[in-house]
Amino acid sequence: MLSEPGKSKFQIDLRRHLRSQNICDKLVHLICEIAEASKYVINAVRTGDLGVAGTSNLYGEEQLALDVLSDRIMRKRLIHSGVVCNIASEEMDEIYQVTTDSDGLYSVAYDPLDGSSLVDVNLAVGTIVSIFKGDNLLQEGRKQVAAMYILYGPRVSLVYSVGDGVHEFTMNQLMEYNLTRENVRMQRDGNIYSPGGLRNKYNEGDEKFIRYLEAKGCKLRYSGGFVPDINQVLMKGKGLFMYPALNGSPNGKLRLLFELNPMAFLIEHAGGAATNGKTPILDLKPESLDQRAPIYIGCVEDVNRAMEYVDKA
Ligand SMILES: O=P(O)(O)OC[C@H]1O[C@](O)(COP(=O)(O)O)[C@@H](O)[C@@H]1O
Ligand SMILES: [Mg+2]
Ligand SMILES: [Mg+2]
Repeated sequence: MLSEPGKSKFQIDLRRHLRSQNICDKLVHLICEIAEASKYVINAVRTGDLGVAGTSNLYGEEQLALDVLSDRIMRKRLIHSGVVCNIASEEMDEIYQVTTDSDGLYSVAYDPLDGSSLVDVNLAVGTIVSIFKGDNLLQEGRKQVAAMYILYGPRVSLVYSVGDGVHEFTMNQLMEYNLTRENVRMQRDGNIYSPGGLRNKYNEGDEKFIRYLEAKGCKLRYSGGFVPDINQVLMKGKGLFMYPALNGSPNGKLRLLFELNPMAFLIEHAGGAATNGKTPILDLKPESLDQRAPIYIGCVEDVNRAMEYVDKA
């Protein structure tokens, strides 16, 4: 039977869904503005210059023209949103202060184009966003009021949580985001694994953990893009992503503010877990914008098992 027009869940757009979430209008507006910005980012990804920008970011990594352009798209949109006081980005050296009056406003940390080095080989990439109330960006991830990512793959999807479930939207031919999955939930145990970092730089505990996962029959699923790799774990509902401490890189590679906190928020709200091996990612108190941390994120039982192995190392 055909569903009544406007009643089908496939016709629920992002704004309408956000309005049903019992959050303030400014936060609805902010998330919709980020969704708008993503339309320009996907356009840049599809047709933009694939070359280098000739500059480097605060991690000393060479920036691509697409990193710089995506960052500018996001920043401009946030500045003009009227609801943001502070902005931090993986591609900016310091916090951009939009206004000193933070009353009723939000602060946003984002990775404008995660996995940008995969665009030239036409693999999926994404934008990751973390939102706090007020002006403080150096808070525990548990204090985020919202987190989201946009995945630029064969389809464009947007996944968000404001602390009440995790919801997926897919971009249609009119570039509108429509609800495709509501209240995404993860199982307790997984059957895929996504391990980042050079394995010959793994410590003994992580090496043993990988062997445990392989013996358990987990399939390797690693694209090198954090957004598609996490999206697979989340949407299949069964799996684990890890980027551990490496020999010579005790904090791994991924960034707490721009990558780990928002993903940990989403995965926890879908019933999964995320740890650095000892402490839940969302309980880490950031000390600097560029802080990194090892991560094990996904199904609760896999994450708990990782902690047993890592502790033994
Ligand atoms: O190349 P590696 O060491 O596997 O690292 C892959 C990780 O690095 C990243 O590309 C880092 O993100 P950026 O592209 O934003 O620098 C993640 O997307 C991914 O999970
Ligand atoms: Mg990144
Ligand atoms: Mg990036």
